[in-house]
Amino acid sequence: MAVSSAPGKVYLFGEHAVVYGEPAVPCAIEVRAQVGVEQRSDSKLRIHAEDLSLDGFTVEYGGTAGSPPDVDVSESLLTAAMGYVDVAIEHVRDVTGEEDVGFDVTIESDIPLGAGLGSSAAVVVAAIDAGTRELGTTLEIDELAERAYQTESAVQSGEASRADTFCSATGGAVRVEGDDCRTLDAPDLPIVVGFDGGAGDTGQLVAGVRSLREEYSFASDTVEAIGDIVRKGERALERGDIEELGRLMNFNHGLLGALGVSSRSLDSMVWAARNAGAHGAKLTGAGGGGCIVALDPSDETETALSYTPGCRDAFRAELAETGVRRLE
Ligand SMILES: Nc1ncnc2c1ncn2[C@@H]1O[C@H](COP(=O)(O)OP(=O)(O)OP(=O)(O)O)[C@@H](O)[C@H]1O
Ligand SMILES: C[C@@](O)(CCO)CC(=O)[O-]
Ligand SMILES: [Mg+2]
Repeated sequence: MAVSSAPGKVYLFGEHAVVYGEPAVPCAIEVRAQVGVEQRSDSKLRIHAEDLSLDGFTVEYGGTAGSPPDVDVSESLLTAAMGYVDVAIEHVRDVTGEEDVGFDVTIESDIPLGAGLGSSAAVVVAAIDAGTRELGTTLEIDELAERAYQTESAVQSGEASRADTFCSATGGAVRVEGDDCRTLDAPDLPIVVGFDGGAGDTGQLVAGVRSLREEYSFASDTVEAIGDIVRKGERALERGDIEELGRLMNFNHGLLGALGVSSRSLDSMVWAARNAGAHGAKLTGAGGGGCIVALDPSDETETALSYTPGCRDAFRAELAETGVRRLE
């Protein structure tokens, strides 16, 4: 069996706009998805996801091959849930040329689903890496990131950027603009995450922004303005200027709100963080529900968030210096 893990991420700047060619700066954090892949003697695929919770219930998908999944959810929901893993395994078969090989796949993840912390990218990166290594091929990080991007893009109907997958594969803070992906030197940032317990549908939220852009020229201008914030943000990151980073994150959150991807609970967590003295706060990822990211070296934001109605969990997140980790 081969086992790999890959980290989730927060966006300092640029989600959504990155889908239209603007730059974005995501930053890998130490919450991980771990995937074990073992070759089978037949060509079946068995997926066991320990902590896959969908809309508030937990499913265990697995059991003996050929038997129905041991869960009480509709097949369409299961197909949607396992879509990323299925395409990732197709890439493993494609890279290795072993079209008929079957696998037992075990996923253990600490990353909440659909909450803006990049659970899909982490699962896909770890699955492709472990699957190819199980068959004796170790991919270069760039190829791993590219295959993981192709997977996200296929599952999200072409509506994906390289940001989440590149960041999860390489770790650290990165800058992604179209197919130009690079790592950045980042200072140790005092990242605090607030989680409302909910989720957003990445595909639907991206489609919503797309139709706003088509309808209103000022929505396109808003996307471009986010690009301007990212370019200023990169320079602030280089200088380690946390106050400026915070101001730009606040601005970025306002523009994401204008694009319709924030929510009442995300906004309350953002305001709780700001009122507690955070340098800045914004939603992270696709939005609609899920997580916010704030910068605060003190404990105030974490404490304030833990008393904020609508916030289920608040925690400090360390920057993940390493992306994919090869464990076995
Ligand atoms: N532990 C897991 N086991 C199996 N599949 C998972 C797991 N975690 C995530 N996934 C897959 O990723 C999907 C969620 O991806 P989605 O892009 O909607 O959200 P996200 O990646 O968590 O957030 P964002 O893209 O906004 O950062 C799930 O529906 C499931 O298909
Ligand atoms: C909303 C989005 O920009 C980030 C989701 O984590 C989509 C993408 O980049 O693929
Ligand atoms: Mg995702």
